[in-house]
Amino acid sequence: MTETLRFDSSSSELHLLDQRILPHQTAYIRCRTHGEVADAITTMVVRGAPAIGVAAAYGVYLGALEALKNQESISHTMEQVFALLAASRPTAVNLFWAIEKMRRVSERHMTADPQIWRQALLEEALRIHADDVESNRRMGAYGAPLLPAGGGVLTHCNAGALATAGYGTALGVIRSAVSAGRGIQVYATETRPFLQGARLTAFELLQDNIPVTLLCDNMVGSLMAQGKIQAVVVGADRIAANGDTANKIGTYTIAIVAKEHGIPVYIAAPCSTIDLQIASGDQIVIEQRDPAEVTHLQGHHIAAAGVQVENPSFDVTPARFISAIITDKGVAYPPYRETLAQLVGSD
Ligand SMILES: CSC[C@H]1O[C@H](OP(=O)(O)O)[C@H](O)[C@@H]1O
Repeated sequence: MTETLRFDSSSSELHLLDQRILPHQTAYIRCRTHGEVADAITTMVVRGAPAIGVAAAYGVYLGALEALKNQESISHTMEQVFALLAASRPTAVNLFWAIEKMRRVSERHMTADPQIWRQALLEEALRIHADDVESNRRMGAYGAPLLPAGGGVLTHCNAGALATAGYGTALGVIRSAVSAGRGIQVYATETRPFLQGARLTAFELLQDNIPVTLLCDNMVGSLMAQGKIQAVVVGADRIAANGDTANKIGTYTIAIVAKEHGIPVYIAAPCSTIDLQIASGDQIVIEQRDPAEVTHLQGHHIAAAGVQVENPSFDVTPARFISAIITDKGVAYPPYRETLAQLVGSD
């Protein structure tokens, strides 16, 4: 699988796979400043909760290099770096989790030699990067047994290697199930308006020789009614303490229809996506994106000129529609308020 991102320590550049032009073009955007990383997150060059977190960690490091060059106080500059990266997208908690981890390292080493401070930040960013891939493999192993052998499994958006530092969350569970010989048939929704499913999930799975069937978002109910889907597994951007989960727009609809058909809905997300600071999903900020994503398709104006547009990028699925939450530390079942806190607090 093509690398989502890579950091060149010699040139101090973050290379981001430009996900806006996949699958027909493969190109990397080079980021040399924290501002360029923030722009790449906002414009979805890099996207997916864990991938955004890893990119932001490197963005903090690039900001530290800028702080060492300019004359202003390092701590003042770093506060601006943290703030700009935190403002890049509001919903995925991994962004804020990664920035906070980098902030703690910065403050712990700020009084040391500036080169020791810089090196500590680089090592933390590299650790966040490496840990994400290991976390996804553990999640895959926990989740694979939940997927129905020989059954149809629906996924929405892209929660794959392209949404993480590698292997994926929901697609990591699917990859592990396929590797375990469970013979699942994958169904992927196209996921309007950014088309993460049609462009990214289909691309990823076909690259791994995993058969996948693409469907329009409005076909989910029909396929469930036909008995083609036996499980749903999706990623997450922020999970509240009670298990309410923010994920790509359309997840809530899928979960309601799945409930109607008695189909289990699984969330696959690392513990870094669980936000115990919020009690329930109604506290999750939902990103509203540019209406042009809805009215245009790859630059072509497809909607009637002047039409009003709603473009929320996420919705919240209440915990009552979620059968289990697969994490890198184990699987949580209801009551989530207790089981999520136990997992997050465990080693
Ligand atoms: C593995 S988290 C992926 C998660 O992020 C996606 O959103 P976006 O493509 O806008 O960053 C989507 O919600 C996925 O489930």
